[in-house]
Amino acid sequence: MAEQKETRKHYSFADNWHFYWGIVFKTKPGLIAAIIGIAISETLLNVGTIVLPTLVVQLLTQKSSLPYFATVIISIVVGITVTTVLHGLVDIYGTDRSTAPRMRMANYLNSKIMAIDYQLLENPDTQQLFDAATRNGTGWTLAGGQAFYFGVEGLTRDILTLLVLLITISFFTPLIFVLLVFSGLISYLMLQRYRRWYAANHHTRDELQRKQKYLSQNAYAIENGKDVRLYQMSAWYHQHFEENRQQLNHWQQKQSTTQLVSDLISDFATLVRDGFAYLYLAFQIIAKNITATQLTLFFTTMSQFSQLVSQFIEDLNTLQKASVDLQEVRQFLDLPQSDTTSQLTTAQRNQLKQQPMTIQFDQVTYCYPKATTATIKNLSFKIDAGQKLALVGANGAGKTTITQLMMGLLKPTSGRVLINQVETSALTTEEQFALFAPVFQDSIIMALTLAQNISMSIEPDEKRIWQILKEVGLVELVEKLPQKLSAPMTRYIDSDGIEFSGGQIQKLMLARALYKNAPILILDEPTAALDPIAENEMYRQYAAMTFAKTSLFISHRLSSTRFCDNILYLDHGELHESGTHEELMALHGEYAHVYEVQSKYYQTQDPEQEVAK
Ligand SMILES: Nc1ncnc2c1ncn2[C@@H]1O[C@H](COP(=O)(O)OP(=O)(O)OP(=O)(O)O)[C@@H](O)[C@H]1O
Repeated sequence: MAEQKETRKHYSFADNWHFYWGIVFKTKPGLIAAIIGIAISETLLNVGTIVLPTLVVQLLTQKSSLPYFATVIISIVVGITVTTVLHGLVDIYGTDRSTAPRMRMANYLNSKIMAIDYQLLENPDTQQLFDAATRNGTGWTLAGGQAFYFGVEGLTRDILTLLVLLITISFFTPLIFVLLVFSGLISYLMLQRYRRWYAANHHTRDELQRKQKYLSQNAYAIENGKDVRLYQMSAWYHQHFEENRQQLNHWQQKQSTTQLVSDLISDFATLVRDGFAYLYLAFQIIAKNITATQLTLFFTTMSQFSQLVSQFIEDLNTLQKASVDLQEVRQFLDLPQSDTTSQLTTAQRNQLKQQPMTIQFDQVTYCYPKATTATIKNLSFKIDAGQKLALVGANGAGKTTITQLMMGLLKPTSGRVLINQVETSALTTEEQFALFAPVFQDSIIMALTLAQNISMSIEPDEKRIWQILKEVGLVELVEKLPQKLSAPMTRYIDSDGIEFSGGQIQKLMLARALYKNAPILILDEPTAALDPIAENEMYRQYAAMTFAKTSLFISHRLSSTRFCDNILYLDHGELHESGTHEELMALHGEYAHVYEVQSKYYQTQDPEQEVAK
């Protein structure tokens, strides 16, 4: 997975073109008509601004009658007005609808991030790519997913108008035509020069912007508010923010310089072109080869042409940048997603129906992406059907990692995990997840109703929920809530949402796990935030909760795991001791030592005395 960056596919402009229009056809095919409508109406308007002054001069020099003069001019003005209104309407239609493909891409990205394996999600490279794809590809109006439309729309108009202008100018002298094409080519090459620089360097800016976003989001995040203030971290934030800002400024200066050099060269080519054009004009006037009407036509056409060349380059720039931005969207969409095709045979399927279940780790090793050493090392153990297993060990021993390997959130780097003797590699992640009801230390409360937070479904079974609330000791609290089970939770969406304390959240998470009623229960420090009475109550009920279920229990308080059928004592991802509480105590090893230290600590009930010893 560390090689993820190198293996990302490069998408050419043609690939991205195909991808974008594929989405347009699925979402708003009317955008194509909008582009054609805008191109035609704007070309007509551009031509109108050339024709109108030329015609006025011609009619005046021909000394046309006033009614004729008025009729022609009014007809043209009406024509321009009608075209302007039509153009405005098509433009509004196009700009409004052009959001749809971008939104569709944003949906693709969101669906994808939920469909990829947890292991891939955890990889920092994935997080960075998602960040870049959402910011540059779909995050705002000028992100690639929408800018692609603006670029194509602008270029279609530019090309159509430029063709009309080039034909008009070439009537004067084909040499000017050649010069115009030449200066256009120089401008294009200069744009390419800038684009190459941007493609090679925009990742640096993305990383700086990502850091800046992290810093600013952290500065105002409510959950950080206490620490930031109490630990006086504002100076740290300021310093990092300032350093990052300077680096961003430096990047932007480099970008401006690169763009400036390209612009200067391009402007010089334009100067040569215009100089020649006006010199040609001067000679023609001196030689009296040109009429007043032709002079006006030449002037207006040339000035329109200059403006349009700049516009053309700008639109080309928009389109190419949009393609670079779409690259990240596509690379993110390319990430492999969880396998949804089950490899299970009928026999294995039947095996998995047997309950209670057995779990076996067979020489499992796991190394986190980018980590230099393995977190779990060649670990083998078995949980028998209906057994309650405890995982104990110091912080960082690998307990949570083991539960994640068991549930299929992480895949072993080597070795096998077997459930009812079926290798988990044969199961889809969904099949594997369905077997477990976990209670994590850091589970999340969603901005849903209380009942939905327990059932994790849109239509909860309220009768069952009340029963479970009684089991976990939350029934009194919920009965007092005005909206009871329908109470909205968190204040992210509903400002009247209810907030639970740490201990209440833990009980709620237990209720969630019990509602799922999966064959294997995993409790990762489920009592850490409970008061002693609630903790005692929970242990009393624990036997009932885990009845006829295989269960895994993680706790730092060894006295709370005594009731388990088997205890694994881990250190640095390796199994050091295993057995029942009595067996481990008789061993007088690491477990017994930690247990004795802990029991002395709890018995004296005077931590200060213990620490002073
Ligand atoms: N996402 C991750 N990426 C890289 N390393 C990780 C990741 N998660 C955990 N680790 C590392 O793996 C080791 C084991 O972590 P784990 O959370 O499994 O330990 P634990 O025994 O559950 O600890 P605790 O008792 O503190 O909860 C730690 O050294 C930790 O630094």
